[in-house]
Amino acid sequence: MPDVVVEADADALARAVGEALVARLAAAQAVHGTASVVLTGGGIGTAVLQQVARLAAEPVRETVDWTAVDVWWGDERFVPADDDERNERGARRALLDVVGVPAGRVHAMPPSDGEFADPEDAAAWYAAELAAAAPEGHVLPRIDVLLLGMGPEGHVASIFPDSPAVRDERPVVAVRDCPKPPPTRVSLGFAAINAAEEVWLLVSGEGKAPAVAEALAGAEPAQLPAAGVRGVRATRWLLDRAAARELPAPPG
Ligand SMILES: O=C1O[C@H](COP(=O)(O)O)[C@@H](O)[C@H](O)[C@H]1O
Repeated sequence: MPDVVVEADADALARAVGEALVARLAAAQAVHGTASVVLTGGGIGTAVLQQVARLAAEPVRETVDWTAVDVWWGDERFVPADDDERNERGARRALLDVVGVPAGRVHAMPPSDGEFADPEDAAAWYAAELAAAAPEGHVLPRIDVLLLGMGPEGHVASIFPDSPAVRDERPVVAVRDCPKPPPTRVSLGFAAINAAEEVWLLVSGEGKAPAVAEALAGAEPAQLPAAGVRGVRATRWLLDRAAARELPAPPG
């Protein structure tokens, strides 16, 4: 069963998730020496990273050694490297450049003006990068927390309803003709998302309330991809009150 946490509004949600993420990464480092996180783009995903950067600037109780955090992405827009549509750009500004994650630990998905002319080759390269970081005999590294935003129609990463990505079993997929611009993207597939230790879905705003309610009621993942994600140890739906408004009231 997924956990569902509801905060008052988007600001409170970003603060709470920022604090929880710092605690979770610090705990992973205490056990493994390193931590790994998969980032999401989008409004609430970026707001969370700003909160983490704020915490990093404070003399906090729990601290993360940012030189020992591997950063991956759940999806990326296949556009030029300097395009503000890239999720990587937002994450670098909000957190990565602020806390100084070493370049070798920032595993960005390729841009369209780099080594690869098409998103299929970019996706294959990213799958190989993940495999290179994986323990012997595995194709994916340990991911402590995988963050996902969700679109109002239930897309997660760049897995959109009724698109080829919903049935693609590869860990990383190319996405073309995406209904939300930009149309060409690279995304983790369900196989990689659902191999993470913990998956946290960050959802804010009443426009997403129907999809939240349907996903938690057990919608068909091909039609509502958010319904198809789950972490190995935990799946957490982290919502603001507006996004939670169509959930059934808790018993009692
Ligand atoms: O296109 C995307 O959208 C989702 C959700 O974005 P939001 O602004 O509605 O929160 C995001 O999670 C994903 O990474 C991104 O590429």
